[in-house]
Amino acid sequence: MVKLIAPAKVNLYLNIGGRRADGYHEATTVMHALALHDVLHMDRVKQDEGGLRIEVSCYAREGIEPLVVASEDNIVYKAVDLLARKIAHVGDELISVRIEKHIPHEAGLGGGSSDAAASLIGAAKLWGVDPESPEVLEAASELGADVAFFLHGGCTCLTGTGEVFHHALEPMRKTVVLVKPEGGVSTSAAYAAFDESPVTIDPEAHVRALEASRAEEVPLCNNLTAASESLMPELAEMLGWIAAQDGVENSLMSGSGSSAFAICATFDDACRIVAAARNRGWWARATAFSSAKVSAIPR
Ligand SMILES: C[C@](O)(CO)[C@H](O)COP(=O)(O)OP(=O)(O)OC[C@H]1O[C@@H](n2ccc(N)nc2=O)[C@H](O)[C@@H]1O
Ligand SMILES: Nc1ncnc2c1ncn2[C@@H]1O[C@H](COP(=O)(O)OP(=O)(O)OP(=O)(O)O)[C@@H](O)[C@H]1O
Repeated sequence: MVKLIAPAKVNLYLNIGGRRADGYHEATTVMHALALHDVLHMDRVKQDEGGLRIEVSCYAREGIEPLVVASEDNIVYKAVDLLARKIAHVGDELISVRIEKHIPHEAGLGGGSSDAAASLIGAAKLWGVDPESPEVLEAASELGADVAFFLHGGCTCLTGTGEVFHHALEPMRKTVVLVKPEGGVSTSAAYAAFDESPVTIDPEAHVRALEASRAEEVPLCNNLTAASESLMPELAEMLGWIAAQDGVENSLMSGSGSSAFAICATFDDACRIVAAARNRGWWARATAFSSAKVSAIPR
């Protein structure tokens, strides 16, 4: 049995560029891990026959919307299956994964991507594979643009489509409030809306983001914001509201939304803002930036 933590992320900086021939977009991003995480329990049970079987179950915790997705459609199923094929793993066995979700989905917080990265580390451990082997890194990149970040964690700048490690930054020690309206934004729909009306980021801010060595130095920018707002008008209202709260030093939409994060002066400010956001019917919680990455919890 392996137990793992799968942290959430926010994008401090997200600069989407042109659309490539494969449909993906060039992206430069600085992601920061949070002290909010899903928990995965992975078990390996020997069977008499049938080859490799994978079963994934998901349980919503702390009042987040339940994730309704069949076992084989869960990105964790795809991750374990992909790694097995890459390392040519054979054997009659059941890999069962129980995910306790604390990270809301379609929130731009990378919950599914982090679960996928954690399950790669968990499966590698169960099968005696080096978690830093090329097969694990390749599988992460193939599963989705955000998955590779969670193998690095902390605060990391990435390029390519958002999966190529550029450099690590010194993490921030700050309190963060997350706010999310009911409902999410589909990442692919946000990118499609972006193509209809692309937005560019000031080149001077781009240089500052690429050269930053500490998370605090990164300019908060996200050029997917207008695209996501066009899909969910309530987002614009929520982003305006959070920016205007006393004690908020800076705020931004995370990834493709629908959540926003606010960096707060104090934990008291954060708790007051969480209570006010919940009064408006939004999901909200106080957390902190973290230096975590996906990792097994020692037993
Ligand atoms: C918005 C971000 O979360 C910012 O970190 C990421 O760019 C999205 O990462 P992700 O959720 O891991 O996305 P994926 O699962 O790889 O892709 C979902 C869909 O988003 C679009 N997509 C994603 C990443 C990227 N650089 N260009 C894209 O066009 C594609 O339509 C793709 O089919
Ligand atoms: N383990 C999982 N956790 C969350 N979503 C999953 C999972 N497996 C499959 N999915 C599917 O992926 C979709 C988006 O997942 P996720 O929560 O990672 O999106 P996101 O918050 O927009 O993250 P990102 O910032 O990476 O775009 C969900 O709507 C769901 O259908």
